[in-house]
Amino acid sequence: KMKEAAEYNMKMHPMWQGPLAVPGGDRQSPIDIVVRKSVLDTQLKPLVTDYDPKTCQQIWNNGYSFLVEYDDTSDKSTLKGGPLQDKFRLCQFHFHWGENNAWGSEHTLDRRLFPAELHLVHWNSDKYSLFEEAVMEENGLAVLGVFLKVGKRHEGLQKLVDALPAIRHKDSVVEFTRFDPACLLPTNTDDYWTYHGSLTTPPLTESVSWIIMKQHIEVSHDQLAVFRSLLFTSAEEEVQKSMVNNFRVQQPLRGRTVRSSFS
Ligand SMILES: Cc1ccn(O)c(=O)c1
Ligand SMILES: [Zn+2]
Repeated sequence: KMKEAAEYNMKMHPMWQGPLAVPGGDRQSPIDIVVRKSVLDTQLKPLVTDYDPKTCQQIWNNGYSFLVEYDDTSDKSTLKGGPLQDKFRLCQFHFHWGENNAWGSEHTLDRRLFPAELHLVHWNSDKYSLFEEAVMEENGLAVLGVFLKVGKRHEGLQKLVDALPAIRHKDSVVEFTRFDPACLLPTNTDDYWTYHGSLTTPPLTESVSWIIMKQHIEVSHDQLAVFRSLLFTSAEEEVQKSMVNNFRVQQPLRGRTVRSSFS
């Protein structure tokens, strides 16, 4: 079923038809994390997030997911520590999800699928001055990934869920302020896996230090159902398509090592 959904996506949605793998790309994302093959790295530090809710600006439907965008013109919302040598600025977060609760995440743990996955996207502000610049560089981006499971309602997420009906169609945008993305992180952020990979949407550049949390967060069935009420299509198009299964097919590991911060 999930394979059919992914194949249907390839056929129907131009973006997902994007190059399966970047020609010569040997560090593409997402991947399956084989937990017993991950290597403990005792040099890995705890993650340090310092997010200022006042930098939250807007939420918009870009036709692939919905993005909550932050003012990244100064170092107000940052990520450092973990596997990172530099300081990274938060620019946006978004999710990937399925048409049902059986699948939807981009990464998997020993092939285990989650119904959705949160990505908090940061760029290296010690080395670059714009996201657009950093996205082309090997050490340019750091994406924090958090798995979602269906369970109790996530109170912090509700403010975001309530804004979604206003951005149902592709290219719609509404003001969205004073949202602290830290409320979406699991209580334990010390346990994670990390590997070098790529964006999972075009331009698929291999510029990402991925940091995947071991602990998931819980959202309610109804909250996830509102994600699925979004549309890939703009208001003008006659045929409306539900925004679901907006995940990329998994990519070969190509000899990469996934490191863990815990044993
Ligand atoms: C920059 C970027 C774009 C798309 N996705 O899925 C990501 O996770 C990060
Ligand atoms: Zn993503």
